[in-house]
Amino acid sequence: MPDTILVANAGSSSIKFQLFNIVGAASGGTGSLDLDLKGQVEGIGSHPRLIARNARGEVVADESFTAADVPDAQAALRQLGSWLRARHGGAFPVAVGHRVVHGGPTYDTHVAIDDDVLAKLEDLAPLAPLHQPNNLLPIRAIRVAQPDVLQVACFDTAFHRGHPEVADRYAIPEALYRDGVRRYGFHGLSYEYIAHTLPALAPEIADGRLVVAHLGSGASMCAIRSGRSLDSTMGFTALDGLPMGTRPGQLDAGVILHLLTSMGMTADAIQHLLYHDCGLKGLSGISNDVRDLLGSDDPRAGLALDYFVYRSSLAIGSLAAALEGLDALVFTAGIGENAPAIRARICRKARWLGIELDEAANAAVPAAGARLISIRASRVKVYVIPTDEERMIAHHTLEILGRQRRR
Ligand SMILES: Nc1ncnc2c1ncn2[C@@H]1O[C@H](COP(=O)(O)OP(=O)(O)O)[C@@H](O)[C@H]1O
Ligand SMILES: CC(=O)OP(=O)(O)O
Ligand SMILES: [Mg+2]
Repeated sequence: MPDTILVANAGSSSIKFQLFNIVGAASGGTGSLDLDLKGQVEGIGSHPRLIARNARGEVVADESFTAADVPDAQAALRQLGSWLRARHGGAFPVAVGHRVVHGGPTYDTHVAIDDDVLAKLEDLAPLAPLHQPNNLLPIRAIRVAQPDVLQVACFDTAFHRGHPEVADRYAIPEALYRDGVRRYGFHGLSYEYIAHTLPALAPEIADGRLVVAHLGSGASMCAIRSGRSLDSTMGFTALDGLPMGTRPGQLDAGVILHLLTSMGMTADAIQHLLYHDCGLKGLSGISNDVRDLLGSDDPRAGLALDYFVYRSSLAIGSLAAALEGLDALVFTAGIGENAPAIRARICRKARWLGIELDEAANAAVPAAGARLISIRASRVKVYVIPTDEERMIAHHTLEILGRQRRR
């Protein structure tokens, strides 16, 4: 049996996982990664469904649950844990890589987890309440069950830590910046994966000025130049920027003061509102899921999608300004990969930047994989590239495992 690496990625509406075989390590090198199993519990809290596929893409699990059975990420992690144990019996991976959303000011690179690291990551939980506790839950459980297994934390924030100072700062006193109040940016593993794949996939844009639109349950955009992040729409927390499934995106700080003082809301109630009841769900009053909104003829669903498209088009303009021009736009994540109607509407509003969508290529039901969806004459190329945060995490985990083994 080959050694394996397990990867866990707890997002705001899903828990994604992948299992990789490490092949070729016997010859003394680090080895390479061979996908064995890939799946997710998606639609947590709305239409929960566990789906998993083997390396050939064949479905090996497909189970739907009621929202009452799997109301939150913790319940989803339990379902997933027992399914994985049943499938793999006693065999345990040699390393587990975890997406950890917030690395704070301390972590600008991915790290092996020990007690000290875990304590620091727990301290950051208030800055990512929708994610960090769910990222740390399996880490703690595995440390109890398998204390000798290498666990690696891979941060959403790491890819953005090289931002120029003007993109890293808020216009607040420096002491607060030194305390860690900065624009961190998130979805870095997704952006890093896209940046890594471009030289082989689309060499003509790999060194250019890119806006990558990671549009999922959490949504952000990133300005990338020559493979490096220059700026992103998210900031200190994953609340800022674009509207999301249940988060508002950009919001005047004065609104929070108003809720606290004039409306008498508690900090806990405001936190709940901002992370659970805003965004598409708050605007529509119907659902946080774009599939539901696209299928509804309720005008509130229409307004929520209009707002999403409008704010997305503003963000492209703003990041193009950061890049001083635009060579390509890349769509990725749940909405970016699967909602051609939303892509088309965003591209139409961004035509002034030189974006000319190929409507037929955009609308074609795709075979999975990356594809160009702009017309040949479009000055700005538009791509859909499926993201793979889990592969990026496995890559970093294998690197750290290799370093430990060489010691
Ligand atoms: N076929 C589809 N059409 C439109 N939207 C979709 C489709 N599939 C998924 N989505 C959207 O993508 C979201 C999930 O995106 P994902 O990137 O997996 O989120 P997360 O990682 O934050 O859980 C869903 O909530 C839904 O809004
Ligand atoms: C940071 C974030 O919003 O992540 P996700 O999109 O996976 O919820
Ligand atoms: Mg995600």
